[in-house]
Amino acid sequence: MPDQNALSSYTLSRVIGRGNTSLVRLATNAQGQQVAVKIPHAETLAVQDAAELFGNEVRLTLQFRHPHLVQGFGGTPFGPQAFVALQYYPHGALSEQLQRDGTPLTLEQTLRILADLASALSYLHHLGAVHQDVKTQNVYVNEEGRAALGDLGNTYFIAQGGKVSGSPYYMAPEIYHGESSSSASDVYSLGVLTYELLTGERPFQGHTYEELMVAHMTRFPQPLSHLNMQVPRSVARLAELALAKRISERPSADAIRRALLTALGETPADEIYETEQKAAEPAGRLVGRHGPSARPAAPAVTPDPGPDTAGSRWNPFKRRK
Ligand SMILES: Nc1ncnc2c1ncn2[C@@H]1O[C@H](COP(=O)(O)OP(=O)(O)OP(=O)(O)O)[C@@H](O)[C@H]1O
Repeated sequence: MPDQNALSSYTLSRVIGRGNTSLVRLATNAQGQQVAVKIPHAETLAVQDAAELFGNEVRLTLQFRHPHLVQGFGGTPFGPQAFVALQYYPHGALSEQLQRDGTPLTLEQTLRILADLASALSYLHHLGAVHQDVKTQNVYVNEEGRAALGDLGNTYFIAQGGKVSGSPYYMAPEIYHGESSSSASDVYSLGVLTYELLTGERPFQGHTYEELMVAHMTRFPQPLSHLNMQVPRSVARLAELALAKRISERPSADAIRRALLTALGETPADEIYETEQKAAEPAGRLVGRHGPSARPAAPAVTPDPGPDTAGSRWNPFKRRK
């Protein structure tokens, strides 16, 4: 992994965010552009699994190129100088933006964000990768209202295997069952996010991991179309299917992208994947943290900080407003 853009070539300024694994600072690169520099906490580097997750995030962020994945400009995946320089989003994560701004997004803004995320997932799935952590905390929206999916720490290539993980509010039933994740698990998480953005409520509620597990595995949320009648039928239907308990009933991310673009009055074109993006696939390198396994152990649960917990330790079951 090249690290010509080593940390010393950035001028660091104020702290703009703090997660469980890293501190994020506003910085200026050698060309005078503002970037967000993510630096792992000392505790992250001290724990092998956490350090590997960070290294995975840096490598994949720099390998992938897609307009709706948070772009990486440079970084060092491992060692005491580990960091990644990212596209800077002044509004922070979508979860924080929604919490801060009193005004909800319009239907059109929401459909555009969702179409962008479906496009990013469609790209990852086309490459044989699974994101595993689609949630509002990992979505960034720019001044033009265009969205990008970030945090590729848990992303892995299916052919190479990876550790199954997810965030309890967004995690698909098969993951609660202890099965492998797949593109369909990302689609499920996108379905949760869609429901949340279009209704203001998450489809599955619970105060503990067990309550959420029961909800995801056995409950059926009120149809999205009953809660928000403005949502075009085709979008509501696909969003509901995305939450199907059975993997085989869920649509692809690309079908969701197409429905959203059609609802926005556009004619969805085929996504063009540059051939060089294929080179994003690692050559014989294990991107996930573990080799494939037929039946993975309990999933690693990704912290789900409520926006109001920024800077404090994670409370996974704190109800987000
Ligand atoms: N590219 C960015 N532009 C602007 N702000 C950012 C960017 N990336 C991260 N942030 C801010 O930093 C905060 C922490 O980032 P992030 O959630 O990625 O950290 P993390 O330590 O990897 O998280 P986790 O708790 O999931 O391990 C975000 O909530 C957001 O406020």
